[in-house]
Amino acid sequence: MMALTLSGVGKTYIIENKQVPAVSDISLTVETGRFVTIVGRSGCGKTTLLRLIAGLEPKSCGTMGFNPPNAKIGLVFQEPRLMPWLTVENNMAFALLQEQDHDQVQQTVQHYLKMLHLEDFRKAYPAQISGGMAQRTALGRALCYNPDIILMDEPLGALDAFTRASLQKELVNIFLLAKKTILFVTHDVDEAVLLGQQVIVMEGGRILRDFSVPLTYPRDTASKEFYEIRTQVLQAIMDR
Ligand SMILES: Nc1ncnc2c1ncn2[C@@H]1O[C@H](COP(=O)(O)OP(=O)(O)OP(=O)(O)O)[C@@H](O)[C@H]1O
Repeated sequence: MMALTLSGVGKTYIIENKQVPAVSDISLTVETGRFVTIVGRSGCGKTTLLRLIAGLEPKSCGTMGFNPPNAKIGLVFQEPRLMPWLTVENNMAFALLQEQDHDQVQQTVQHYLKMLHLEDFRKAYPAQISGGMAQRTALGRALCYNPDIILMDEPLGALDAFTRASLQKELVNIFLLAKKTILFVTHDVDEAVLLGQQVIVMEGGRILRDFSVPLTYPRDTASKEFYEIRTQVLQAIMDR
């Protein structure tokens, strides 16, 4: 089953009366429950593509279909964007504030606090936790919303190398447990191949290559198979 189908999608900005194409002719299908990574040089259109899918920007052309048609979309950005006046657990519950069933909300938050190893920090405020914990809270907030698709824009980009490596592992575990469709933008080729079952390489606003990564999780970055795919992805980007 397809979660997302894009056909001929493009976005052109008008800057000082000049047309600036940010993404062009994007055709893409994403299967439900798949972890897809989008990788490419800075400025190749990754963020614009995510913003179009999220509905944060109107597309200039093409068609976009979701399954279910009213798919809920969760977003995680490079910065956690937490509410400083809310605790970790209340930040996670943020999208559920309108829900009437408070016991159900508590259960959902508890479930993801546990999955994200944040139980001991549930009462802490964003200023009292590390960058890695803040980003886990942002991920928890997206998961509590129970989205059909999670869009992640360089969510680990601002973290130190150690925190980043441990969150990459955690993200794979969460993906295996939560079984969500994930689109994850990065400009780190290793990260793209470590996480993605499908790696989409973008260049100049277009999809250059679409790699399938037939490796099981957790992946071994030192293995020959990993190295071979990583090299192919890197070459696709560098050969341009
Ligand atoms: N709001 C905007 N107005 C005008 N041009 C824009 C806007 N947003 C993006 N662009 C242009 O569209 C192109 C793609 O930008 P985008 O941010 O999508 O790339 P990216 O691959 O996500 O880059 P990075 O990895 O640096 O975040 C760039 O040339 C950028 O200058």
